[in-house]
Amino acid sequence: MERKVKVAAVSYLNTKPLLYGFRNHPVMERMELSMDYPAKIAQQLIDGEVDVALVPVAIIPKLKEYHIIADYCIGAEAPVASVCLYSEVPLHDIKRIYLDYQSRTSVALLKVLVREYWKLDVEFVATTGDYESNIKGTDAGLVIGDRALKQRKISPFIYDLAEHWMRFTSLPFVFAAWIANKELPADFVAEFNNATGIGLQNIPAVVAENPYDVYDLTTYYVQNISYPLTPAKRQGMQKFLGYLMAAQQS
Ligand SMILES: C=C(O[C@@H]1C=C(C(=O)O)C=C[C@H]1O)C(=O)O
Repeated sequence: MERKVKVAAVSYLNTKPLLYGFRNHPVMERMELSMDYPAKIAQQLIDGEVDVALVPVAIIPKLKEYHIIADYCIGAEAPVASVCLYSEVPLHDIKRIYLDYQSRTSVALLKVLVREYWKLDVEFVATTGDYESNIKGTDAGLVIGDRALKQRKISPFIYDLAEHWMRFTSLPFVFAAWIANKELPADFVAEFNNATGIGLQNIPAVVAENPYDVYDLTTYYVQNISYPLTPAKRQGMQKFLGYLMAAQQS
């Protein structure tokens, strides 16, 4: 490929460790990097506006061709802290759930848990802009990313979707992975994989350059998010995609 590889990444704090190593890395000469919220970059990868993106895994079935190109992901094998159902009332009293327009995977995961695990009878409400102030009474809301870390201080009832997925399936979960919509040169993929792994060896430096007083980022990067794309995470991902496929057919 002569032209630069177009890469899109999630603009949340959880992605900082995966981007830290790109600065001054030789692979930057071969790529250009843009950032946006997950649902946006998902559409860019589907439309072919970018070649690689840290996309929500829930959109894999929408890609004509997909290649997971790195050994790291946005995953969890413990409560993830930033993908939660927030409510003023307990789970079984919730009547409506506002869905986060920035998300694809977590919206799909919420629907799997509501139907298959919690077995709730609720109405889902799509959103297009700020909606967190609608989380009141029996109206709950799914919130992801940095806004979800803020919402932890507001809502009395917090249901962590990674934690409940693990209770349900005994498997870890993958929210997003580095996925290409075409085959890329093997030497580019190797360099890219190297760059995205560097920050994980340098978490104290990543935390130091991202001052944040809403939530402890060391805890977030070390205990909540789990970055290595392990065989168990791939198994969790396949199980999740199986639920999405089954839902499409019913
Ligand atoms: C853990 C998170 O994972 C995110 C959740 C995504 C989704 O729901 O589609 C996509 C990308 C990830 O950044 C988070 O952002 O809080």
